[in-house]
Amino acid sequence: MRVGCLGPKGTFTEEATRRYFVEEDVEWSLFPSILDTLSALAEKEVDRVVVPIENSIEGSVTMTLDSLALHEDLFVEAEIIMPIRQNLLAVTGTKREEIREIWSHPQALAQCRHYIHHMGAAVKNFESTAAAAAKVAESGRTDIAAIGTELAAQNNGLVVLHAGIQDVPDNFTRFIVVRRAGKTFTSTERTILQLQFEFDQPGVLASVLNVFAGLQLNLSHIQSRPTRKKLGTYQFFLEVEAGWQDERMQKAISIVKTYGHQVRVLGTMNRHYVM
Ligand SMILES: O=C(O)C(=O)C[C@]1(C(=O)O)C=C[C@@H](O)C=C1
Repeated sequence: MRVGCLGPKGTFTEEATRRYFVEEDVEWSLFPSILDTLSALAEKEVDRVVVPIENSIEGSVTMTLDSLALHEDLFVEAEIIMPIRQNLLAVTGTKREEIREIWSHPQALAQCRHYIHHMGAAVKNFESTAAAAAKVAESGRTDIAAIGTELAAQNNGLVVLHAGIQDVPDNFTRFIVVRRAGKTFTSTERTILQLQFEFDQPGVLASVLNVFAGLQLNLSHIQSRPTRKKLGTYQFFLEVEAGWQDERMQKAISIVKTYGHQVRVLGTMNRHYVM
């Protein structure tokens, strides 16, 4: 199987992906951004991709939600939860008190926001933590540092100046495994839905949420995102604790559709913990 994820070597996503796909016959591809990763799947360059969707400190990875919504041909088939330990990485000889700028992926920077604030350092965004680590190594500078994995330090000849720098010790990221749509799906634990309202009136969101509540369907996540069509208009991403084939889920979807709203099933997934 051809599996793709965010690169270069040493990203958190790569760690999660390698711990999940343990079969011997995997052909790996690393892509420079989350958008490139999902596009490569849509273009049939790979058969599965893994992308981050939510972090326990910083919340939703909105880039993933927005691009899933745009790719109508993709389907989520599993989720992976992995603990995230952020590390301060630098060129040998760097002193912490001399660091003026920290480079990393925006999610990683946000997970260490207070730590960075205390250091009084500026930040610079990169497409991945590993890309930032590679750039710090390439620069040879001792007034900058990257935030990323221990593996990225090893791969780039950097040292770990400080380990476990995330603002909350228990830090987890949820990743999703995505494939192209059109096969049979057997996951039974939860379903991810995209919901768009066709009209705006008081209580419209409450009426939809009541459908799930009435059928004893628990929601584990809800996220609003702009429709991108008009300021102040939103679509919703819902995660519901039942598989797509569950009778209650089928019923909920059809009731919401009869209300006149658009519901798209983005995937149905079981949860896997990798440590
Ligand atoms: O940049 C990386 O190393 C990634 O794998 C991306 C990412 C993310 O976007 O959430 C993955 C896990 C961590 O939460 C930090 C960054």
